[in-house]
Amino acid sequence: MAFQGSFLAINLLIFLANFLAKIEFSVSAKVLSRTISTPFNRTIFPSDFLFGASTSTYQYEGAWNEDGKGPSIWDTFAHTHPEKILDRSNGDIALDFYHRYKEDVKLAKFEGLDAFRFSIAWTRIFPQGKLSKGVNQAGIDHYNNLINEIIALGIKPLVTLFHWDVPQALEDEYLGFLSPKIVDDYLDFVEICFKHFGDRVQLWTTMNEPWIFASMGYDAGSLAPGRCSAWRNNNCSAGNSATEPYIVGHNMLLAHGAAAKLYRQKYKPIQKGEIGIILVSQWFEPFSNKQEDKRASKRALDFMLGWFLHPLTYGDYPRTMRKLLGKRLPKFTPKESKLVKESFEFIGMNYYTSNFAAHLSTPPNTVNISSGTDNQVNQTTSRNGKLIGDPTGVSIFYVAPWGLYKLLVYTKKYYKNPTVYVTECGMGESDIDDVAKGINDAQRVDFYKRHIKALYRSFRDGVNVKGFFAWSFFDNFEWGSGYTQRFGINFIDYKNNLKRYPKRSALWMKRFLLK
Ligand SMILES: N=C(Cc1ccccc1)N[C@@H]1O[C@H](CO[C@@H]2OC[C@@H](O)[C@H](O)[C@H]2O)[C@@H](O)[C@H](O)[C@H]1O
Repeated sequence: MAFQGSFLAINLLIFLANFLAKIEFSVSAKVLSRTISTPFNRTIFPSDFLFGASTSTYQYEGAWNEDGKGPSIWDTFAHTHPEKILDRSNGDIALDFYHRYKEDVKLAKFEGLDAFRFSIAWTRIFPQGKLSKGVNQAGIDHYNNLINEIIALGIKPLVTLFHWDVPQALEDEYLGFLSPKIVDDYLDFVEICFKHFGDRVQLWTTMNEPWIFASMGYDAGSLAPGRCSAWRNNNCSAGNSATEPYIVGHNMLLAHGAAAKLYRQKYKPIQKGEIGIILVSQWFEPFSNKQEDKRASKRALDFMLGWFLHPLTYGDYPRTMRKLLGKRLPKFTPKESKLVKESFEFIGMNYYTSNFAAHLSTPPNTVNISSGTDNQVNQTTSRNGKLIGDPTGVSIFYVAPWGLYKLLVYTKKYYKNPTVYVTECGMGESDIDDVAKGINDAQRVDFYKRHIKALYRSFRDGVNVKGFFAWSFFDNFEWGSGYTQRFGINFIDYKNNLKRYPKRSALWMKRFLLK
């Protein structure tokens, strides 16, 4: 297969990487000596700390309509709105992970990963979205085979049950997560997964980044299902940017709570696994020492992290959201609050970048209202002419490892120090097609060194962090950016049969993991 074919190239790369790594590690050791007395490798963390890499169905699998799979809203969105994808591409083939997973999991083993995160396509299991419309055995077989390959190599699977690919049939029937009806269909789907895969899967996450799904899918309209208010002029057929994100977020929390309850009552006693949810947040640094900017920072964190973590921890939305949103923010019934509160054993935290947060002096929007401006915060990436961090190939992401530290310590302080896995952390480059250039990702090596050091500092300061997953294992379909952005620690040659090549960062990771 492609990976074996380039094995010679890999060996050359390893020699080069070893040579470079020796330099890098000695530099790191010197730099680290001020903070860590031991060499900078995995042994500074507990032996059961999980280092891994993350993937997701629509961005990796391809085979969009093979072996009985039904359409998801992302199949529909990418086919009907190519103008919303930078290179007008889609995930029909993606990285062909659906067919190449055996080779790919072997590469994960070669690179020393302890764990591998992937998601399950709802419409491979229920092509029409619901149990009553039929279960697709080929879908169950596929994920059994994938899990068996991962386990056989001594790697731990971390499974995400929903990574934005809602069945199109449920979008057609009742507008997907805009309806509370989805909770029952989602529950049937996750139960099939617990039943068929739970004997080998010990780390379950119910969904990925509800904040992004609700904000980008229903406020901005830039991601599936592409709903937004008409005034956004973003070619949305329907939607309300002021209300729908909060309805969707609420139903996602209810679906999560129901799934966690089912797992804990019916499957956990026998299967002994753990269940959590994956959230995303930036760190928001106060633009100044002014109280109003410090309040703006807290408000920004409430509207991005607290929107979900506050109900999950305390049973209701943050006070700031209640106060600013009024009737636009759904209410939890006492039963719903009980279902959602403490409905997790760990939190997956996705971190990419930080922003400055300043109080927004202009009066709140009263005409074109959207969830994106409800927090009344002026978010910037520079202050007095100085960038918040090194720029990357992705215009919205700047390198701010200190922000990961602050976000984790903040979560410890305000949300009862939950068990946390950093389930995504990474950086992207844009418009690189050349293999030699693409695999020599020196900035990504520096990115991971700095973020893992920040992670270690948070661990040393009492944060209950148990793992770190790179986003992403491969370059992949990056949603609205298509294949123009590369986040992988392994390179995909889109011009040559999707050939896989380890990047310098993967080989650095292999050395860091002492494999
Ligand atoms: N980055 C995010 C949040 C996001 C998503 C789209 C646009 C802006 C920001 N989420 C996680 O980050 C990963 C990187 O996301 C990229 O971030 C930069 C964007 O320009 C790009 O479109 C997006 O795919 C996604 O691939 C994962 O599926 C997702 O869990």
